[in-house]
Amino acid sequence: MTHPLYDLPKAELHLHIEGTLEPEMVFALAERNGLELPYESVDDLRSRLQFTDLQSFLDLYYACSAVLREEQDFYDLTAAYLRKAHSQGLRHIEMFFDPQAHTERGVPIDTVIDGLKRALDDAFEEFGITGGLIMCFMRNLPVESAFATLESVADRAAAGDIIGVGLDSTEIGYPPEIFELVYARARALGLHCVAHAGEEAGPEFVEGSLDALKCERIDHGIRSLQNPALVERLRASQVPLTVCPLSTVRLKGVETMAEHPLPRMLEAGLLVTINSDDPSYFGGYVGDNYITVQDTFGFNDAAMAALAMNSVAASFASAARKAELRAEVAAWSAAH
Ligand code: HPA
Ligand SMILES: [Zn+2]
Repeated sequence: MTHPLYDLPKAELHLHIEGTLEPEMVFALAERNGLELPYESVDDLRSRLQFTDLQSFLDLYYACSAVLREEQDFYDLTAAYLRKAHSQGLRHIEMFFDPQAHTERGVPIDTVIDGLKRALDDAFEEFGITGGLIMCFMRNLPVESAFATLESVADRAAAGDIIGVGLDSTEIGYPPEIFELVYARARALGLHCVAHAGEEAGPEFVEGSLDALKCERIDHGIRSLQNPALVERLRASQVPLTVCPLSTVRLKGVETMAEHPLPRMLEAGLLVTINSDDPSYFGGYVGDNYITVQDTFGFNDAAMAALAMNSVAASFASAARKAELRAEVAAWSAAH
């Protein structure tokens, strides 16, 4: 029998598709593309999934992402994730991708987007999963590269193939204000704006993402708690925070799950959602994150359903789709 929380209908709003690359697929795609890997075996690669901080993870994440070359590679990666997502109750997914990690290696951006989009379209047909793509800028690359990347997808933004922009990679040393004009242009293109902030750096990165980047949602944001005025601002505005519990433990943001600030964030009245970030690296997909949270903090099923409701409220789905999803969560609640 599967865990009831795998059946809880939910949305995932913080998921890097490159972070769903399982070691087996790294090897399969390397072979298909005739690439040498610096790892002896799948087990050898798996044994390296231990991190001391964000950067130690990013080094392996970008190295493994280099096996993605062809449109079919991006399709296969995304289709495998969406099958898994379906089995863990996901009904709506807003998916990050890192175009610069691929274009820097000579992969055309349309190859990336075509593969991801085709898999999302198929998942809509097969599973009824809705969602969209959020293109992340790597904050440690020059702002000119972010601008050029954005301009290169202007037609796809207009076509609805991309629904938003985000900001990820190395946080410390790269404050949000650097990207103010890039985000202004993204807004002019009709794109939603989110950013990673307050994962490793402090609450001032969250404030900068709200003020300079006009973000509608903050990714991680756990260090907001260090600033009571910011907590009050987030509570009053209900700007959502996409929290990733297993990720934060694996990247040593906290020592143990019991020390994770999630309960304090909820007590403060913040609009918090649960997400997986990079599930193949951090030991669990979104349903596994829900289960860990319930087991660690003793939340009852009603509290878990409230977190799923938060994920619907925090999404960029249409009002009609949100109403459908809320009804699905309510039906699960009534049965549990
Ligand atoms: O959690 C993350 N933080 C920053 N950059 C990332 N790129 C993939 N995952 C992450
Ligand atoms: Zn992330």
